[in-house]
This record gives sequence, C-alpha cells and structure tokens, in this order.
Amino acid sequence: MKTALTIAGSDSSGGAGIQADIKTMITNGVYAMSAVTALTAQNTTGVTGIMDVTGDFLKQQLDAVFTDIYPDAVKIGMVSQSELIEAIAEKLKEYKAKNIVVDPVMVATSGAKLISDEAIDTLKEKLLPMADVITPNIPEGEVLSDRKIESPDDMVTAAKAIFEKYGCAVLLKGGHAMNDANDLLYTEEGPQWFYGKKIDNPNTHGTGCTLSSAIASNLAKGMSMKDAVEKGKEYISLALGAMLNLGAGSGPMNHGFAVTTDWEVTK
Ligand SMILES: Nc1ncnc2c1ncn2[C@@H]1O[C@H](COP(=O)(O)OP(=O)(O)O)[C@@H](O)[C@H]1O
Ligand SMILES: Cc1ncc(COP(=O)(O)OP(=O)(O)O)c(N)n1
Repeated sequence: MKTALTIAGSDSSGGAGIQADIKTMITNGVYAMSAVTALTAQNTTGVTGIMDVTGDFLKQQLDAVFTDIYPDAVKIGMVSQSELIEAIAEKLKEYKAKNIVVDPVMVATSGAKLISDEAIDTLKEKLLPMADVITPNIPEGEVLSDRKIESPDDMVTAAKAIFEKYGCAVLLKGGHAMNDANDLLYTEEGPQWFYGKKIDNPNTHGTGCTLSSAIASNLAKGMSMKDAVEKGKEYISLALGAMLNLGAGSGPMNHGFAVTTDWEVTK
C-alpha cells in the first residue's frame, strides 16, 4: 500500500485540516499518517482558538514517521509560525522527501487568519522552493504573485509568475472567487485549465485541504501531475456533490462518499 503524510493543523470539527486530509487519503486508497502543527478549536462557523506545537515536537513527529513508515507523498497545510516552517524544511531535506504538495493556507473561509505575516516570508523562502506543486486559492495567489487576480487571464499571469519565482508547479484554484470551479495548473509545459462545474453547495469548508490531499494521494500512487490534479478534482466534485449538510455555518463535505456502510465479515 502506498503511503502519504499530512503535516497540518487539527480542525476539531473534522471538515478541514488533518482530519479532512486523513479522510481524503483513506478514500483515495493510500495509508495516511500525520504530523500535527497546531490544534484549532474550530467549527463550521469559525475558529475560536489556535495552539501551536513547538518546533522541537514537530521535528520529533517527523523523525518518528520518516524513520519508520516512509511516506510516498507529503502534503503540507496550515503552519502558522516561522519556527515550524523551518523545522519542516529541515526535516524534508534531511529525509529527502518526495512528492511534496504545499497548500499555502493563509485565511480560513470563516475569516480566521491561520498564518503570521512573518511566517508567510519564511514559507516563501524555505518551503515553496522545495515543493513539487503548490495549491494557492485566489487570495493566496495574490499574496504569492504580488498582483491582483480578477479574471482568468490574470490567473494565467499570476500562476506563471509564481512558477518562475519558486520553480515548482502551481495549481491556482478558482473555486471560491470566480464564477466557475476552474483551476489552472502551470508547469514547465505552460498553463493547463481543469474545468469544473460549480456545485450549488454552500458547504465548502475544507475544500483546499481536501484537494491538496487528494493530489498528494494520487502522486503517492505514481500518477503524473496532470492526472493527479484531474483525479483530485473529480474527487472533490463528488465529495461536494454528495450534499452533506452539517453545522450552522459553511459545513464539511462528505469525504467518504465512496465508503460503504454495509460491509460484512466474510467467514
Ligand atoms: N462550489 C464548488 N463547486 C465545485 N468545485 C468547487 C466549489 N468550490 C470550490 N471548488 C473546488 O474546490 C477546490 C478547492 O478550491 P478553493 O475552494 O478555491 O480552495 P480553498 O479552500 O483553499 O479556498 C478547487 O478545485 C475548486 O475549483
Ligand atoms: C486546521 C485548518 N487547516 C486549514 C484550514 C483551511 O482550510 P481550507 O481547505 O483552505 O478550507 P476553508 O477554510 O477555505 O474552508 C482550516 N480551516 N483549518
């Protein structure tokens, strides 16, 4: 069985963060492991508290994982402090991690800031150059490219700028800010659009975490970047399309839409 590691924050409501990542990895057929960067007290209406782990403890978790069950892919999500980003960069280098997917999580849909300004600089300097692919949404793409993104043409210009700056593939996600759920992958082969029908579902909590984990799972299984993105997008469309409706705010998706509840022990 192929293996994947998520390095991210815990979402107590289970819709985003580590919990979304693990559900996604299981449903996509890989063995899931985690290194927790922070605990959040969070539900579908917002984030009420964040408690970061220490850099040393994050390193301990990464040592424990990499020296025992080596991950075929690594997904990185919420990392709010520079010290933690530096710890991740050091360990990924030490263990020669492969298939690194960085979701540069900055602000939750509910409006909570999930990274310090100083840590954004460290992310740019230390982690993005190590990534195989980064998956910013439109506001994150604006921060990384230093330009406004207001149209599909702007998406191409911004993704190219990020690709050239950090030397990794860029999947700029159109989901939240544009009319359609069209995402743009920029690689050394240039731009490629992945078109998606916008699903009329207000429950989009954790879409970014979920897509990046699906892509990491697909890379772990040996897919090309294009296939990993295409299949990842299919997965998120099905999870959103399952129309789960939980909580008072923007609720979670049904990550396990393909999991059956009527299994039986065969004798
Ligand atoms: N309503 C929707 N219908 C279909 N796909 C969506 C919808 N909202 C987001 N997506 C898709 O979910 C993925 C995550 O994108 P996005 O929601 O922009 O990320 P983030 O959670 O980081 O803001 C993208 O593939 C995007 O196109
Ligand atoms: C612990 C934690 N990590 C990441 C996020 C943000 O998740 P994302 O997938 O970008 O989803 P939305 O916040 O846009 O719904 C989070 N909320 N919590």
